[in-house]
Parts: sequence; structure tokens; C-alpha cells
Amino acid sequence: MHPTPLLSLNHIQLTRAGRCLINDLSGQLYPGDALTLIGPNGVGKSSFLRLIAGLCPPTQGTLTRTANIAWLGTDNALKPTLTVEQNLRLFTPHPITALHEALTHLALTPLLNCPVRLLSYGQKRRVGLARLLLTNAPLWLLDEPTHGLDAQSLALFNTIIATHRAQGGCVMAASHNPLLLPHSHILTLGTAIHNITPAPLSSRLHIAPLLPQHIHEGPKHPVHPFLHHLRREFWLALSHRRDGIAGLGFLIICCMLFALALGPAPARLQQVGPVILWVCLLLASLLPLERLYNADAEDGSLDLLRMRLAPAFIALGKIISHWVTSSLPLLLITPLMALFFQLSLSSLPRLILSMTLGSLTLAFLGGMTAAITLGARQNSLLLPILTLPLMAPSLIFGTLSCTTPPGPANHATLSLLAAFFLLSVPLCPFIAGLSLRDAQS
Ligand SMILES: Nc1ncnc2c1ncn2[C@@H]1O[C@H](COP(=O)(O)OP(=O)(O)OP(=O)(O)O)[C@@H](O)[C@H]1O
Repeated sequence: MHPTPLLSLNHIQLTRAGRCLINDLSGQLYPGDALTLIGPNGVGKSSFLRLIAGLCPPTQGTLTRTANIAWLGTDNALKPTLTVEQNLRLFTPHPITALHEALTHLALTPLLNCPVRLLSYGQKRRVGLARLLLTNAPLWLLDEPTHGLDAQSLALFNTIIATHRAQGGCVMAASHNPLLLPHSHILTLGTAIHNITPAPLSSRLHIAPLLPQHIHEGPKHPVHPFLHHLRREFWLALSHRRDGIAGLGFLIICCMLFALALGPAPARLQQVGPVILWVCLLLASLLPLERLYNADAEDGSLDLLRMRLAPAFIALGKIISHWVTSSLPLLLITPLMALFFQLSLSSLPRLILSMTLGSLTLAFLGGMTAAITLGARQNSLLLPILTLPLMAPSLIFGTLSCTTPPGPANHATLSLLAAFFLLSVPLCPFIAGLSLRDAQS
């Protein structure tokens, strides 16, 4: 029986920025195969890999993958403040034995507890390669995988590639070195006709034609990828506690300054207090939004997330974790802040309910605008300019709900506030997802 191809390309065309990079490319890759993409700078090697990874759609043609993919881009998708072990556990929790095995294969065991910011370029690349071993995905897509590696690391790289192929895996790599992967098909980009040059027959004979059931897929993850994503986001937010502390500091100082400026006039303080609290919460919650997608986009993690989850779910996970780690602590200290404005105890439940609804709406709107402005220069300016006007209706009804006496009018303002929130729940992650997809492709 003939093995099933892991990847089939059928008359693929790829155009970027109006330039045709690939035209009418067809071919298949089977278990054990390797393909090296070569060609001068800017010819489309990375773009082609992104196309195979599903990060960039073909202009024409169809692509069929029968195997999961593992991705190593030009960035290693590593968080500088986390250790090697924490970075490797960030995307998927692996059994400790698998992790140690991967680290041993890449001679990284002594660096297990070292923060990634202290590693050299080549050591970071080796951590990126270790992540490949942990994915258990049969199809590896590698962009300049050996960049920065010394002779010893190159030998380790060759060993893991050979082992992966012998186990029925398949490797596709962009490189300026056509000899990077031994016995590899070669695809030279930048020529008028793109053909995959087959590897020499003799070199392919020693690769056993493994059947798909022989592909090493490893254990399936027990928890849904969205829960992994949420877990990762909470973990990262906790490791960036400074952002949360900055928001708390901002809220406390602003409320204190307003209370001092207004002076000891209880009636005035009670009248404007809820409005000031509302505005301060809004501004404090905006502070960490700029980093929501930027950090992951810059280090290549967003590409890895895209391969596991639909973009709308990436946005949803980030919005939830942003609200829990940034806005919830602000809400929890609201009763204390209310003391500055001498607000009565009886007014607190309404104030907290309206601020909760408002901060949730802001998290969803901010999650959407942060995705829309991703990649834009000056996005730290654009973000509040886009978000704050969208928040205006919630701000108006939120502050009204705190200042109107209990009754039908008050219920109406709270209901409208809740309606804005409910509207933002499906709409904002959806729009954010579209923006993330566009920003990456
Ligand atoms: N997001 C994008 N939007 C539009 N055009 C892009 C985008 N990314 C890359 N390009 C263009 O696509 C072309 C191919 O780029 P790509 O990065 O795929 O080349 P490459 O062969 O990998 O280059 P290198 O060897 O320098 O890494 C270039 O002309 C580049 O300007």
C-alpha cells in the first residue's frame, strides 16, 4: 500500500503585496521526506512556510495536510523573563520526562533554570528546537533553523532531524544552504517555474515507506487548547505583576489627588466621587492593553497560538485574562477608594455592579481595538484614541446608574450597561480575530 502524503500541494499560487511569489506549484511530501526551500532574500521562502502553516492563505490552489504541524519561525517565541523550563511548558504542559529528554537532545539540561534573557542567540535557537521535539507533530516547518548554531549544535540538529524523519516525520526548511537537510527535495524559489526537485533515488531508498499509522503523534492533550491558552495567559500575566501593580498605583494616586483637590466638602465629594472612580478605573484598565498582543507578535508566539486556536478564541482568552488580572484587582479596591469620597455603604453595591459591567465592556472593546491597531506604528496613541470614544455610552450610563436614586430609571441605566456588555461579548472577539488574522497574513 502506498503511504498517504502528509502534505499535498495542488496548483498553489501565492501573491504578496501584489507580487507573485509562487506560481502553479504542485507536489506531495510523504513520511520521511524533507524539502529545502532555497532562493535569494525576499524571494518568498518564509511566506511559503507561512502558507503551509496556514498563517497566510494561497491566492489560488489547494493545500491538504494530513498531519499536525510544528513551527519554528525566525523568532523563537520565547519570553525573556521566564526560564528555559517555564518557556517550554508555556504552550503545553509536558510530562517532566519528555521535557528532560528534549533538553538532553539539545544539550540544554544545565540551562534548565536559566532565564531566557541571559541565553546567547544560539542557545535560544536550541530552546526553540527543543520545543519542536515536544510538539509530537509529524510535519516540521523550520525557517532558517540553524541560524546562529555552532558546529556542535549543528550536529545535534542533524541528529534530531534524522531521528524525526526515521520515525515517519517530515521536515520542510527555508535556508540559504541547499545542503542543510541531507537527502532532501529542493525547491528553488525565484525562478519562473517552481518544481520540487526530487531527492536522489538512492538517498530515498533507506527511508522506510512508513504508513500513516506509524506516524508518531504522541499523547493527545487532555484539555481543550482554549483552556491551555487561558492557563498560559494567566501565567504570563502573573509573571508580569508589575503591570497590575502600576494600574493599582494609578487608581489610588488619581483618587487621592482628586479627593485632595476637591477638599473636605462631603456633598460635593459624594456627587462627583462615582464619576471620578469610573474614569480612573477606565484609564487604569487601559494601561496594560497595549501589551495584549504586541509582546506575542514581536517574539513569534502569536504564530504558535494561531496554529492551535482560531484567532477569535486567542482574543477571547486574552480579554478574559486581562480582565481578571488587571481590572478585577481594581474593582476589589473600589470600596477602599470610595472612602476618599465619603460614599455611603448603601451606594456601594450599585457602584460596584456598574463598574464591573463597565470594566468588562472595556476589556472586550480594548481587546478588539488592541487587535485592530496591532502592527500600527504609534499604536500606544491609537489605542486610547479608538477605545475611549467607544466606551463613551458605557461611561455615560455607568455614571448615571451611580448618581440616579434607586428606582426604574436606575434599573434602566444598569440594563443598558448590561446590554452594551452582552453585545461586546460575541462582537469584539470576532472582530479582533479578523484583525489578528489580517495582521499576521
Ligand atoms: N506581511 C507582508 N505583507 C506584504 N508583503 C510581505 C509581507 N511579508 C513579506 N512580504 C513580502 O514578501 C516577499 C517575500 O518575503 P519573505 O520574507 O517570504 O522572503 P524570504 O525569501 O524568506 O527572504 P529572506 O531570505 O530574506 O528571509 C518580500 O518581497 C516581502 O517584502
